[in-house]
Amino acid sequence: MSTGGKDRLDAFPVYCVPVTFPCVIVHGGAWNVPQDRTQHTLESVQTAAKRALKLLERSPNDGPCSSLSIDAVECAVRYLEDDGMFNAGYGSCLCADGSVEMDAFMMDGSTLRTGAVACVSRVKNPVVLARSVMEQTPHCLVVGQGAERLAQQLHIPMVPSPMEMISDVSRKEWESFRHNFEGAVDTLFLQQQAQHDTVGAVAIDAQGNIACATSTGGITGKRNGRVGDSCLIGCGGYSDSRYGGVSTTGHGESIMKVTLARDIIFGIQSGQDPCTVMQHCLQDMYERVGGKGGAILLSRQGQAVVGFTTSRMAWALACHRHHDDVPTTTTSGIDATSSSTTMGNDICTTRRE
Ligand SMILES: NC(=O)C[C@H](N)C(=O)O
Repeated sequence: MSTGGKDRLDAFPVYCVPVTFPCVIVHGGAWNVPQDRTQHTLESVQTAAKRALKLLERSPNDGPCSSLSIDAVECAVRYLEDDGMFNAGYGSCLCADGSVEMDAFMMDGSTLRTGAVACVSRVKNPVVLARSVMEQTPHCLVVGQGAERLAQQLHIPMVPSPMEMISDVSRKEWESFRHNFEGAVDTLFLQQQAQHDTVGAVAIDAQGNIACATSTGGITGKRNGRVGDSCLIGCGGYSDSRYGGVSTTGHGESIMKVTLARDIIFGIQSGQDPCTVMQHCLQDMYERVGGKGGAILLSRQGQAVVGFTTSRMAWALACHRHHDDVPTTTTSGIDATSSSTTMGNDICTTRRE
């Protein structure tokens, strides 16, 4: 993949869906999902979104947490980390030497508290540790051995050996790309071969608190110690309850260069239409630095937006509708043509002319 800018990006999908709160949106990574993986990928993000919505529907007094949206994004991401078919938690991509190094991020948009971890190998659910960094330390990002020591101190579940986080799928990908990080990037984002991808979620509770979370194993063949965008504030995610929340996925080095998540929230903050913001930010990342990827956004104004410049990105949205007989609606999709909705004609697909 070129690290320089590209002149032109072909048409790409941006979905905009009006939402009511509480509401949660989940993604399973922007990449070229092969046909035989689409169903599983889609079903898993749908289940993650529905489970997370259940938490959002609790009364705020049911738990010790000030924001149900934090519980919801943790629930969705943890579910996908355990799935094994995503590049997060169990089944994460492998580094050049065949080891696992996972990154995760969480942000509470009402307080701007942030927690993140990078290069952890034995933490069963990195997103749980990211939340603990946010809630139980004065820090924003803790990495490597220090992060694993923190997990031990806080009794966060860890596996006895990093080998237990490695799936057959990730091992196969490593065999193809262990000496070829650039090849892995091209294959993941441009061509269609069996790989798997990053996960993320954004939630708004009934009070308007917005949280986001992202988790990844990075990209196969990465150098040991390489930290991607997913755990970096403003890159892999950003939440500000006044404007919205974002989780991103794609070529990490490109996302970092344009601080994609913050760029999207900044567009909303400047009063631009969320759909247009998504389109411009993804387009800009490609034209400036040649990076492909995708993002999910929930805006405080009540819009869910999904955009991706890869051929596919699985996403699912679950909302509580107070005012009709059916309390929960879900909307989901995986490519430019297929999307299902129970919300009527409220999906629009916009494309670059
Ligand atoms: N596929 C991904 O989203 C990978 C992740 N953004 C990284 O570069 O670490």
